[in-house]
Amino acid sequence: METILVREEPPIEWIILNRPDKLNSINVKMLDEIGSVLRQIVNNDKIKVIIFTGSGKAFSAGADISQFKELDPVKAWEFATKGRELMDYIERYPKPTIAMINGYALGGGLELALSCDLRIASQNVELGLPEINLGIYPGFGGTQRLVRLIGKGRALEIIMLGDRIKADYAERIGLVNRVVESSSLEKEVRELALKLAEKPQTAIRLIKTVVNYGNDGPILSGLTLESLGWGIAFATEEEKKRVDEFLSKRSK
Ligand SMILES: CCCCC/C=C/C(=O)SCCNC(=O)CCNC(=O)[C@H](O)C(C)(C)COP(=O)(O)OP(=O)(O)OC[C@H]1O[C@@H](n2cnc3c(N)ncnc32)[C@H](O)[C@@H]1OP(=O)(O)O
Repeated sequence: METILVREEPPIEWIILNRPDKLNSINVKMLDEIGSVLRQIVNNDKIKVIIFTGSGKAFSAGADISQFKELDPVKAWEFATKGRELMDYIERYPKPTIAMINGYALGGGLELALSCDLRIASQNVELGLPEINLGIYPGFGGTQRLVRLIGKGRALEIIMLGDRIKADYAERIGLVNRVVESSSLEKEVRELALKLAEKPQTAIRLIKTVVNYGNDGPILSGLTLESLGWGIAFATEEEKKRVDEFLSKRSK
């Protein structure tokens, strides 16, 4: 791999964006390499949680602006689509994903974090969607995911002004799940990942499916999907085992 480091530490797979001299800006090669690793491990039952982070002082400063000069409108559309489709894949990935935000998460870098299930940031980070300052706007799904995550008013403020925001404000508006001290970021994220890895994996997968596919249409469709998934959970050994354990403790 040229642009990422992969650390297999079952049940965790670390995907580390690794262009630190360019603040881990995202080029086509990086999109390909991330997609390829995710496809390789999708059926590996030993890997239960994916953590994305960055080398050096950034999570990622966004799409690689140096590639923009080569883009005509069709190529720009293709680049945006390629990135956006990877983010869609990450959002719907059957294993839980965490963005461990260790520094700047800007533009396409923040959009990668938005496609993850959980975002944990260190105190010193700055987040934002500064594309407006280049005369463009987020193209890896940010216009849609940010609105759904924090609401239209705050999302429009972030997208239209392009300002960088600090970790405490990001936590207050729900853009990140939690802010932790920089020195304990990795430890806390690892603990969170291990906790997720101990949960029944089919139920986790059902939750992701119901939440991701159920929230974009009419509420009755989402509710129906919830009921269907709820039924499927009863086909799993984990459900039987955990319910039996609970009931046998109570009956003693
Ligand atoms: C085509 C589909 C696109 C889909 C949608 C996505 C769009 C985007 O993401 S557009 C990019 C949005 N991001 C930005 O506008 C941030 C740009 N970077 C910065 O503003 C600053 O680098 C900084 C505030 C994040 C950090 O400043 P500083 O600490 O002063 O570090 P440097 O500016 O010196 O950066 C070090 C090194 O990294 C290169 N670099 C930084 N960001 C990018 C980037 N997004 N693309 C390419 N290269 C980047 C920077 O040029 C420096 O490299 P050298 O000049 O070779 O030292």
